[in-house]
Amino acid sequence: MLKIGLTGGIGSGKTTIANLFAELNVPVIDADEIAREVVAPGSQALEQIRHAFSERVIADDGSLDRSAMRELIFADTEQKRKLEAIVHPKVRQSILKRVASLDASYCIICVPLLVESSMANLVDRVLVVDCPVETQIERVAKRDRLDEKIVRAIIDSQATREQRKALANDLIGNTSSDSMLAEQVKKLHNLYLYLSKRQDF
Ligand SMILES: CC(C)(COP(=O)(O)OP(=O)(O)OC[C@H]1O[C@@H](n2cnc3c(N)ncnc32)[C@H](O)[C@@H]1O)[C@@H](O)C(=O)NCCC(=O)NCCS
Ligand SMILES: Nc1ncnc2c1ncn2[C@@H]1O[C@H](COP(=O)(O)OP(=O)(O)OP(=O)(O)O)[C@@H](O)[C@H]1O
Repeated sequence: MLKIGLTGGIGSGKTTIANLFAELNVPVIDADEIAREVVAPGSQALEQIRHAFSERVIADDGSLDRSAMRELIFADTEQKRKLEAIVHPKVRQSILKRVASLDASYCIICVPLLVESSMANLVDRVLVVDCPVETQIERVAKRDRLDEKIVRAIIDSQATREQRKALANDLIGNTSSDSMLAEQVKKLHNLYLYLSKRQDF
């Protein structure tokens, strides 16, 4: 099965694009969603996080305090690495398991850190969704009611637009509300169906 890695910076529009593929009945695997599942209360990963970071990142209800963790890791690269070392191998394992259970011509694996992490080798082809940094900030600040400062810190911790584009086989520009996303996705869908029939993708 052809595996398409969908990536882009925070707020670039990955979920929006992934939903359009899902509407075409393409299976979508979402690394952000898996990253949330693997740290669910009672999980081994959450216990490792408690041990590595102390109770300051655990909320009163026993779940991961996402806001506290966000503030911590995007202010300190070492803390970010520590968290990723716990979470990423489990996300990777779960992606592999899900891919193995699929029966489809191709699938979309949505991974925000495809360029930054070791997950690039999970996919056969990379689709990048791109927009200007100012647009990312506007969207995330509006959607998550986050302070502009933390959104900038998250963006600064991620690959640059140029680094991502250098790895792209396909590119969607999601710069404005009239980016005609559905049409761009339909065209790529036809390309991926075509490529999936060949053995040399
Ligand atoms: C820091 C956490 C708790 C903040 O949770 P929150 O619910 O606010 O964000 P969510 O998980 O939905 O992520 C939103 C976006 O933040 C960005 N982001 C998340 N983690 C990272 C990271 N380690 N490095 C850079 N950007 C990141 C991505 O663009 C992602 O799409 C959470 O993002 C987390 O646990 N991150 C570490 C795991 C990880 O690297 N996930 C990325 C997918 S493998
Ligand atoms: N072309 C667009 N025009 C206007 N709003 C958009 C457009 N594309 C996405 N958005 C909005 O911007 C926000 C971010 O989009 P989306 O959630 O798809 O991005 P993402 O890359 O998945 O974000 P994250 O990295 O945080 O998971 C959402 O509120 C979405 O509705």
